[in-house]
Amino acid sequence: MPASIESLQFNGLSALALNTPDGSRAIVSLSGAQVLSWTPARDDERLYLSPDAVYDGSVAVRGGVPVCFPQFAGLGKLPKHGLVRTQPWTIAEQRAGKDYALVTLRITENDESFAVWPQQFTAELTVVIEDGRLNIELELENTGHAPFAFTAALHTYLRVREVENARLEGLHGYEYRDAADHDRIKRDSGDVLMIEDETDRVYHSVQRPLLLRDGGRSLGIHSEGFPDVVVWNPWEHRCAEMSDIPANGFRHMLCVEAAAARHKIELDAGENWVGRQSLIVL
Ligand SMILES: O=P(O)(O)OC[C@H]1O[C@H](O)[C@H](O)[C@@H](O)[C@@H]1O
Repeated sequence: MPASIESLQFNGLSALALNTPDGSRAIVSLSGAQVLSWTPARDDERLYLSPDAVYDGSVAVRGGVPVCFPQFAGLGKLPKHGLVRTQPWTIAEQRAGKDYALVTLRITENDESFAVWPQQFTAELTVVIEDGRLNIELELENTGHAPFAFTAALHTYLRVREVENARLEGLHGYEYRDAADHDRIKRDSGDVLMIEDETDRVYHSVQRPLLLRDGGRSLGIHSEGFPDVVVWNPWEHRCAEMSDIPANGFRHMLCVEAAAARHKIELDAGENWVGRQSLIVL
């Protein structure tokens, strides 16, 4: 039996389910091109999706992998995390091979985006599942006649059993901006990153793959094209301020985001850019 792709409704959202013969499965919503679930073969769910997430399009769904473009967080005048995470995307390609399933979703400028950001662009998000691996690729093209600049991220919410027991390896020695401490620039000095309080860091120019240890299981996190890595956990107090996540939700999530946040990426007319994040069961 080859891999397969099926259309379904997920809490009222049009979505695609990707399945491989070995039993891995991912769900990708057409709203925001948001990956909402990834269950590798013989494994548990690896993405966090809040049980209190809102699906009516008024806000982004809390969890999975929201796509932030053309602005990451509050780094500019556009709405937080940009313009595409609650917009409808269309299916550009879907392909089920012997042992992989792939879908590409696409969005271009539209009245809503043009009103606040008068640029012409095509964004494509390609999701592939295969053999213990989830690859997410964001490709952006400037289809207009003038250059533009952007920041972006794949805002991946990883599911962890208990965040205080999780260990993130690979960030040792890197400089980061600590958004939870007045944007101070600091340098990571620990062998592993442990989450014991609100954490909101933009690590600059990360060259290494990362390793997340979560109890007995491990996940490799590798990005290309995206220079930065954002690590976010809202902890108890910030979690209490958000209506779309339970009070203890912060214990079961850790965002490790592939980002272009420190410097804007500039694209000339006709140019394109590609960034990728891969999650690998180890
Ligand atoms: O609540 P949201 O708009 O989805 O943003 C959630 C979080 O995203 C990023 O990780 C930022 O670094 C955080 O500062 C922000 O709070």
